[in-house]
Amino acid sequence: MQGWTVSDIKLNRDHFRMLLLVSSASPCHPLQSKGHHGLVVSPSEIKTDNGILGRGRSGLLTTEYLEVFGGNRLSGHVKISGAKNSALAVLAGALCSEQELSLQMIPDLRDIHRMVEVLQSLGVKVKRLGAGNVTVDASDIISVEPCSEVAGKLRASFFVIGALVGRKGKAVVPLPGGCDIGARPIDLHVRGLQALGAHVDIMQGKVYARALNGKRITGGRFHLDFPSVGATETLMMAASLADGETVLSNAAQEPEVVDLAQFLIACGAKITGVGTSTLIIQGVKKLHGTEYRIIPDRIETGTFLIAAAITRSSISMSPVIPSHLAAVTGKLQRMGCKLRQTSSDGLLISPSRCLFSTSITTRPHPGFPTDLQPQFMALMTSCEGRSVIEETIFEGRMRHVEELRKLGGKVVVNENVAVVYGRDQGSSLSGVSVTATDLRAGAALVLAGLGAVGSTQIQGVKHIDRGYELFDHKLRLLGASVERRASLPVELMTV
Ligand SMILES: CC(=O)N[C@H]1[C@@H](OP(=O)(O)OP(=O)(O)OC[C@H]2O[C@@H](n3ccc(=O)[nH]c3=O)[C@H](O)[C@@H]2O)O[C@H](CO)[C@@H](O)[C@@H]1O
Ligand SMILES: C=C(OP(=O)(O)O)C(=O)O
Repeated sequence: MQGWTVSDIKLNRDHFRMLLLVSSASPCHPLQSKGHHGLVVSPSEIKTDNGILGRGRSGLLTTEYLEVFGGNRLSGHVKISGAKNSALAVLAGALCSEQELSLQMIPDLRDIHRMVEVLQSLGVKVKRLGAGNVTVDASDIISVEPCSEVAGKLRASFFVIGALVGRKGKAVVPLPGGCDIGARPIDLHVRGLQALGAHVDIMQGKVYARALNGKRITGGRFHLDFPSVGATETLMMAASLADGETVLSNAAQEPEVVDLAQFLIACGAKITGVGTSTLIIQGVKKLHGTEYRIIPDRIETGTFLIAAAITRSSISMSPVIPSHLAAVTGKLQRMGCKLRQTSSDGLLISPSRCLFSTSITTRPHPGFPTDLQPQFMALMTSCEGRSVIEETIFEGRMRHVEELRKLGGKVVVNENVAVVYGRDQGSSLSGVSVTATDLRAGAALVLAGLGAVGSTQIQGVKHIDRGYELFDHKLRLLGASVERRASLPVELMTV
C-alpha cells in the first residue's frame, strides 16, 4: 500500500483535519506505512512541535486540554458508568465463550475501544449497540496473536493470554502497556500459567504460551505472592477451560475480579470461593453465551465523591454499590463528609465547610484503592491539618505530586510516603498549566482545578479519556466550569 508522506509544508486547519481523519484508522489495519522524509501520517501517532497528538472522542486527533475554572459549587446527580476494569476483564473473558454474548454497561472509553480492536484482531465480532450495550461473538477465533500495536498500549490486553491458552491451548501476546506507575512485571501471570500446565517463553517483547501436552492445560495449584488483580483474572480464565481442577490461593478480591468470576460462571464456568482469597476452579470443556451487566465503576464514583468534597458541594450519584467503596467512604466521613444512601443504589454526599486531614495507606481490596490515591491527595490539600499517604501497591505512583505542587499544593515525598499539608499549613491552590502523566493523576489535577482559584489547564487529556466516560461533560452537568479545548498545531514536525 502506498505511503502518505508530507514534507516541509505548512498545514492549515482543513489540511490538518483531513490528515486527522486519515489517521483515525485502526493501527491493526494501517492505511499507510513509513515513508522517506517528511511527516508520516501514522494511525497511532502524529508528531507536531507540540508533541504527539492524542485521539479525540470524535475519532479526530487533536492536542486537547481541559480548562477548569475553580470555585463553582456543584449540585445535582451524576450517572456512574460501568467499571472500566471489569469491562476490560470481561471483554478478555469473552474469548472463553464459543457463543454470542450480550454485555451491558460497557463504558465508552479509549481503553475499551483498544480492547475491542485487540479482540477484532483475533477474529472476534464485536457490535456496539449504543447505551453501553455490546454483543461479542468469539465463536471463530482466527488468530492467537493479537495486534501488537494496540495490545502494547494497555495493561488489560495481556489478560487475553489466559483466555486464549484455555480455549486454544496457545497464545502469543505482547508485553502490556497501561499507566506508567511502576515496573508492573508479569511474573505472576507467567508462573501461574506454568503451574496450570503451560510452557511459557518470553522473546523480543512477546510472551509465548502453549499447553505442555499441545492441546489443553491441566489446571494446578498456584499461590500468588501478591494478590495481583490481573494475574488472578488471567489464571481464572485459563483455569475455567483447563482439563482439571485449579486452586488459586492469595487471589485478589477486588470487585472487578468478582465481576469477571460472576461473568464466567454465567457462561458455565465452575468457580467457588468467589470474593475470597482462595478460588477453586473445576475446568469445563466449553463456555456458552450469556447476558451480563458490568458493575458500576467504584473508582469513577470515588472521583465524583472527591469532586463534591473538594468543592464543599452536595451531589448524588447512582448506580453505586456502597460496599465496594467502604474504605473510601469511611475516610470521607472521618474527614467531615456526610454520606447517605438515597436508594438501593444511590449515594448522596454532603461535606461540611471545614474538612479535616486524614491518613491513607493503599492496599489490595478491601483496603484503600490505589486508583483513588492521587485524587485523595488533591482533596487533602484543601483540608485543615497535615495528611499522610502511604502508597504500597505501585512504586511509581507519585508523579502527580510535582503537578499538584505547581498548583500550590504543599506535598513532601519520602520514597512511598507523602505528607500533604492542608490549606492552614501552606497549601493554597491557584490555576496554572499542568500535565496529566497517567489516568488517575489526570483526574486528580481536574479535581484540584475545581478547588483552585482561577483557570487550570490540564494537558494530557488522552490519559483521562482512557478511563473516564464523558468526564468533563458529567462535571459540567453538575455545574463545574470545565471546557475541553483543542490547540491545533500551526505546523507539523518533520520526522
Ligand atoms: C486493567 C486493570 O484492571 N488495572 C488495575 C489492576 O492493574 P494490574 O492488574 O496491573 O495490577 P496488579 O494487581 O497486578 O498489580 C499490583 C502489584 O503487583 C505487582 N505485580 C503484578 C503482577 C505480576 O505478575 N507481578 C507483580 O509483581 C505490580 O507491579 C503491582 O506492584 O489492578 C491495579 C491494582 O488494584 C489497579 O491499579 C489497576 O487499575
Ligand atoms: C492503573 C490503571 O489502569 P491500567 O491498569 O489499565 O494502567 C487505572 O485504572 O488507574
